[in-house]
Amino acid sequence: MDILEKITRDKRKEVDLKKSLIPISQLKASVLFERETFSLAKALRNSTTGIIAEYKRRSPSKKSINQDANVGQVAQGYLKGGVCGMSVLTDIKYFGGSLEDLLLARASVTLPLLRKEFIIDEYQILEAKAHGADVILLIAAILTRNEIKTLSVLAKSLGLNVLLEVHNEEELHKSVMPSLDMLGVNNRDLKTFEVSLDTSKHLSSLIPDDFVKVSESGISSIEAIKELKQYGYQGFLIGENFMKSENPGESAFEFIQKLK
Ligand SMILES: O=C(O)c1ccccc1NCC(=O)[C@H](O)[C@H](O)COP(=O)(O)O
Repeated sequence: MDILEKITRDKRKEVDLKKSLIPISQLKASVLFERETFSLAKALRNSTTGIIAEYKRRSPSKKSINQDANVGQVAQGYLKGGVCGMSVLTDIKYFGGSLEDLLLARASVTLPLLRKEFIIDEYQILEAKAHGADVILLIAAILTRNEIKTLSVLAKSLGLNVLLEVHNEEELHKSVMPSLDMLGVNNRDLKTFEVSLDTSKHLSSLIPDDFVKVSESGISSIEAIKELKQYGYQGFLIGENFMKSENPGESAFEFIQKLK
């Protein structure tokens, strides 16, 4: 069983448990459920730098990145640093994240916030809205075309942007549909953890122009971004490169200054 299969198996159990503990009516009663969302797609279209900075304590590929960083301080640092949006991992078991992190980030900044999660059920989209997210991630490798459609249509009906993530041509072909805002190419093979920016380069011409193109994972240099821009990418999701420093916000600031 590869890591994605393991994560998805555990996620099904986690979601079933949560459904039994917190009813949908409680999620819908959250004050955040009615808030007007910020559009990450719009922010990326209007930006010349396009950085989406991630809050990531640890991951299956890097056991420990930054366990103690304060999510509110990191969010404020990212905002001051000039990012377009922030990604917050909410998976507990594999990434050490939580919905509490998303809430704390929401309370700290007005940036578009992406709930970075392994979404397999509509319940998680209602949870995302109730905890202040503006964007959800859907991963093509763990969803059927029908599931992508149902989940993205629900997200759009709640005012959320949808970032659909692919890693190869097959996933891309099955996923393209009008209820998506952004198409993300993950440079990390989530089965082997190998990272190659060639994945983004290879898939770029196959992504229809209607979607904002986002390149995700393994990005750590200005040169890489300049090159990816030539392939039409407008968004760049960066986690470890910022989070490994003592002050992720400062690291994002310095990076973005060099990009300008
Ligand atoms: O990062 C991992 O090890 C990982 C493993 C299995 C599933 C997902 C994983 N990461 C999620 C991400 O997509 C990244 O956190 C994100 O793109 C940022 O990547 P990076 O800049 O390389 O930290």
